[in-house]
Amino acid sequence: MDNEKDKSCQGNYDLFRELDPAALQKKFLNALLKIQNVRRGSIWMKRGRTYVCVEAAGIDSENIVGVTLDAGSPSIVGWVIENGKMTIAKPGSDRRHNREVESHFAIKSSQILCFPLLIDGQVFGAVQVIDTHPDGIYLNLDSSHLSPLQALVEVCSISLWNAMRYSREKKKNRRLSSTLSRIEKENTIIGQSKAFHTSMKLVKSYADTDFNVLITGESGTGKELVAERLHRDSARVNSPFLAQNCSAIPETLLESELFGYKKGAFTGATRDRSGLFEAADGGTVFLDEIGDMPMGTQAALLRVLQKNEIKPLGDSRVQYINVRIIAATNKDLVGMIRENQFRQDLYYRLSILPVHLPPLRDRREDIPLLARHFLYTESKKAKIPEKKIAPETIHHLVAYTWPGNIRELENLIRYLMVTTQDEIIKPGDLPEHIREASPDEITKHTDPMPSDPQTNGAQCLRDISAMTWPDLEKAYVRALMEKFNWNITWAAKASGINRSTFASRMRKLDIHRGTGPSL
Ligand SMILES: Nc1ncnc2c1ncn2[C@@H]1O[C@H](COP(=O)(O)OP(=O)(O)OP(=O)(O)O)[C@@H](O)[C@H]1O
Repeated sequence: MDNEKDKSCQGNYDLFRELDPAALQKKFLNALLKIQNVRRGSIWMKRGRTYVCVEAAGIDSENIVGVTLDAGSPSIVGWVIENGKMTIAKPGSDRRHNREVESHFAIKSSQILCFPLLIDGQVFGAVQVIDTHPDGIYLNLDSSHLSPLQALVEVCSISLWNAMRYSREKKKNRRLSSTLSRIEKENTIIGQSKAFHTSMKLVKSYADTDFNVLITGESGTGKELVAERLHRDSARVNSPFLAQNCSAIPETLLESELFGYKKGAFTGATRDRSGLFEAADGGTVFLDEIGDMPMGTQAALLRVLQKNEIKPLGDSRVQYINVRIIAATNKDLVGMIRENQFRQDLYYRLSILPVHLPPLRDRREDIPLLARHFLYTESKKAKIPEKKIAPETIHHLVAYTWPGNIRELENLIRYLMVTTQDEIIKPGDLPEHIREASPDEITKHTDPMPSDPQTNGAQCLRDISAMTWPDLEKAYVRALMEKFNWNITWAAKASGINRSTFASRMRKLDIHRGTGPSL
């Protein structure tokens, strides 16, 4: 007897451990059928105004899985679901029974025992066990037998509901993880400063067109990243994006890379080879460091732009190609044109849509965002726990001038991830040249106070005799806040009063970011 009990407990543990809803439904139904010594049974779920059979056992079960009953049509499961009560029914005489479904069965049902599936008092389905013996002699409807059965149905209902929820969440989690890794792979572009936003707005509008784009900006400002984004957001997205750096590469080699060559075109050309333009046909060619392109190659590139055709080295025939060109440079092409180092006609064709990416020192608000972004992505790549960055460390990063721009910041984060022992990156972990940068550095490196009287309170300081004391204070506080990118600590430090007094004056003067000067 004890042995029997152990077996039954073990069976129940197996049931409750199951997390796959389909497998759990099957085990649950089989357990009930075994206890009641019958072979036919089914589980139904409520879906809106219908009931769907999700699991069935016994002869004819293949005819019932997937059957959907309308809430308006008669059915025992429907009645149990709507009333939330267990019921016993004799199909022959019970008006609730669905004769249409039964008519497809070779062996008829004689007695049905059906329980609701409940979670927190709400019905989400029903389970029925069915006697097919003509005299209905198998189902044990004795109350001493029914009440433990009822208890089992109740706990199995909870298990089933949890398994369904777990499976839903698991699917959702998988979808989110794949979106996240796609975003990570796509090289997310980070930035919310006004300067960056203005450039990105232009980029977004350029993506819808097919004109050539010229991206200018200092080294490491994200020109290649933006070029990739332009391609990805354009109609050419399903064709290649191929990049060529035009600097520090001999003229013949660059031309053969771009346009390809025929066998025998030069010593070492042992076979035909197609170039970048041909390989990128239908897509986008990104020409980085276009300012370093030799004059001869510039002439060949002009032909591509004028006629949409390329001539591989050593070939007498031309090939028609269809590419969009995005070029980038950190050089002053206009100055180079003046000095006859860059072709003016090429410049005009390349720069139909120009965009300038601001240096990092002109978008200091983005530095904390970028630093945290790189900490996150780099630690994910390296599969190591993500370190945090102390607010004081961020202050030094924001104050530093970043001649190498975002690339320099990215490399610094990699360095800090390796060299910092602690979980939190503190100012002492920074290399000396960055640690030396303090909020005062900003004053040295940022423009003097802007002179537009409509947009900056600093102008008001020029004519202080015409101002009231509160106006003057307001203009002063606003000017400081703008100068220090709305960092209260630094603004307070520069004003020579403590932070909380400064913050309280700001509140009193009703100064907020985004609101215009009140003068
Ligand atoms: N806004 C941004 N958000 C996140 N990462 C960025 C951003 N801008 C640049 N980066 C990262 O900074 C690094 C340098 O960017 P990128 O190579 O695009 O700069 P670049 O201007 O083309 O540099 P160069 O002129 O030296 O070729 C890359 O690793 C890039 O992923």
